[in-house]
Amino acid sequence: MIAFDAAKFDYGQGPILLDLSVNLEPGGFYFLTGPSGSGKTTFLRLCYLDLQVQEGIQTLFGEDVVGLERDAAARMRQRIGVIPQVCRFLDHLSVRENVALPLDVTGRRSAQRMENVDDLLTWVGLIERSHSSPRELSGGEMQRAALARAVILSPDLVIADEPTGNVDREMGRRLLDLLVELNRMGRTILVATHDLDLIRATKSEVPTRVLRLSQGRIVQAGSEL
Ligand SMILES: Nc1ncnc2c1ncn2[C@@H]1O[C@H](COP(=O)(O)OP(=O)(O)OP(=O)(O)O)[C@@H](O)[C@H]1O
Repeated sequence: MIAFDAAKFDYGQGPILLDLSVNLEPGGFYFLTGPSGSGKTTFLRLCYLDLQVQEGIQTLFGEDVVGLERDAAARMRQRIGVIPQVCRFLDHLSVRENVALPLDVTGRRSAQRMENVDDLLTWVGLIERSHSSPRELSGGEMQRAALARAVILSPDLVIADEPTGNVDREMGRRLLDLLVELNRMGRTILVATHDLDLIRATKSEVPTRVLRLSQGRIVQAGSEL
């Protein structure tokens, strides 16, 4: 699904990821951990082609993505749903319209797909908030709206950056339950988190792998913490 081999990345002020070799299998549920500043967000941005490695090999969905042109990267990104650390919405649009935005951007909006939007809003428990402004949502509700938006194009891969960082434990579990459900439907999931309790709780539901970032490398910790 995603593989790196001896990949390097820096923002121009010294290496952040300096010898990245890891292989994420299709259908897997992966947690990414590591100290603050170890490069978790950077790694995720590489995975969803928001950044590119400067050296080494990266493949995504079996294709070489090093030096990929912007348009080709944008097409590939349609197969990836991203829940960023800070969820941004267009405040002048309703929650429903925000979730539908990827359909508009890719020219796929139709009456039937808008039914999918409503199904997704029901799935994440926000159907009652469909016509609210995103400004009226709580942190946990925003995360769930972001999840609905991330999966509206039926992505093969879902990436979440600290999705439970700003929500209470119960809301964090709820969000993880939704990600577990997606994984059971065959989606590959990659979640960056500091929350070891959350990892333990998820492991009791579904087989997971924990990847630990340390000193610019991924230490593949397998199923152990
Ligand atoms: N856009 C950027 N330009 C320059 N340096 C950056 C940029 N983004 C991140 N960095 C630096 O890269 C390093 C890794 O940052 P990153 O956000 O990937 O770490 P992280 O593990 O996700 O951290 P946290 O757990 O605190 O969110 C840090 O030293 C950070 O200061």
